[in-house]
Amino acid sequence: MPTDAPVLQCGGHALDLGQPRIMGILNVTPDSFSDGGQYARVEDALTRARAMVAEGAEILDVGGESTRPGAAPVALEDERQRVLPVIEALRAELDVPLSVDTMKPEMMREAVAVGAGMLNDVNGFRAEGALAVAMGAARERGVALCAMHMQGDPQSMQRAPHYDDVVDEVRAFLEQRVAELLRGGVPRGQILLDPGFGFGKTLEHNVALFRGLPRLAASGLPLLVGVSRKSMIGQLLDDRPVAERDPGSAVAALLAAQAGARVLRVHDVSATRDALALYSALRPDGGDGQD
Ligand SMILES: Nc1nc2ncc(COP(=O)(O)OP(=O)(O)O)nc2c(=O)[nH]1
Repeated sequence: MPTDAPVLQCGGHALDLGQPRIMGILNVTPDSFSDGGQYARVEDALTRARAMVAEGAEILDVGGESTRPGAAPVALEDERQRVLPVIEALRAELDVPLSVDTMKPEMMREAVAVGAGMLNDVNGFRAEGALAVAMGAARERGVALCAMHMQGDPQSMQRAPHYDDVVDEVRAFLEQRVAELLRGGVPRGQILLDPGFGFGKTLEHNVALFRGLPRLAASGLPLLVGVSRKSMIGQLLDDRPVAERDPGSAVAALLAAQAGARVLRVHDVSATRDALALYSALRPDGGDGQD
């Protein structure tokens, strides 16, 4: 690993970001856009988690509230009941960092208390109290924070997304969140940024943002990219249905890694792992010294 390779501190785990890492998606919701209802029981979630780790997932992202366009908000108690038992069960058995995908400060606090090592907030810690809880968890427990850009909220974000320059505006938002986190005493080695594909973006915005990833990566902070099974993949593949988007998602994950993304948030861990392994073995520069 190059000496200057970034390491992401995720609670008690240190994730070497010298190579792109795979984040396995574990949606414990009834209504996630591609896998809703499949892991509602803790045992099913545990089985899926074991499988993703065996396939190469190096961090798991547990989400109890769908953030697909138009999704209805989930009550705190429902999200608690979906997520906390799963994090406790995973923590007891698997030695990988656990991320919780939530916008609620109460969920952040309680998930960290039962072992989450990363807070993944699609709302960029903008909810009342979220920033304070996240910064406290980062300072006191070494929890990693992923701040994502979303224009609006899941209920409204896809109605009429508009940007003068989507890359500039997303970059400016992420830089502002970083500045806020650093002012709050969060170490740089615990911050991930995410442009938020599909969160208040048209296909044109998503494509421009994807092509702009090198500019976003130039901030020096590690990028997390999540395009797996999303509508942009379907739209670019002749309206491919959700169930048939995993091959395209693996290609997109590889392209994101080549553009500088360091964490790839995916459903199909195995296909993504294969794509990254072949890239590492066959890349034109041979990856000399890249480790
Ligand atoms: N950091 C980050 N978190 C995310 N959480 C959810 C989704 C939406 O995808 P999914 O979880 O598969 O669906 P749903 O929100 O319907 O559960 N996308 C992202 C993303 O792109 N980045």
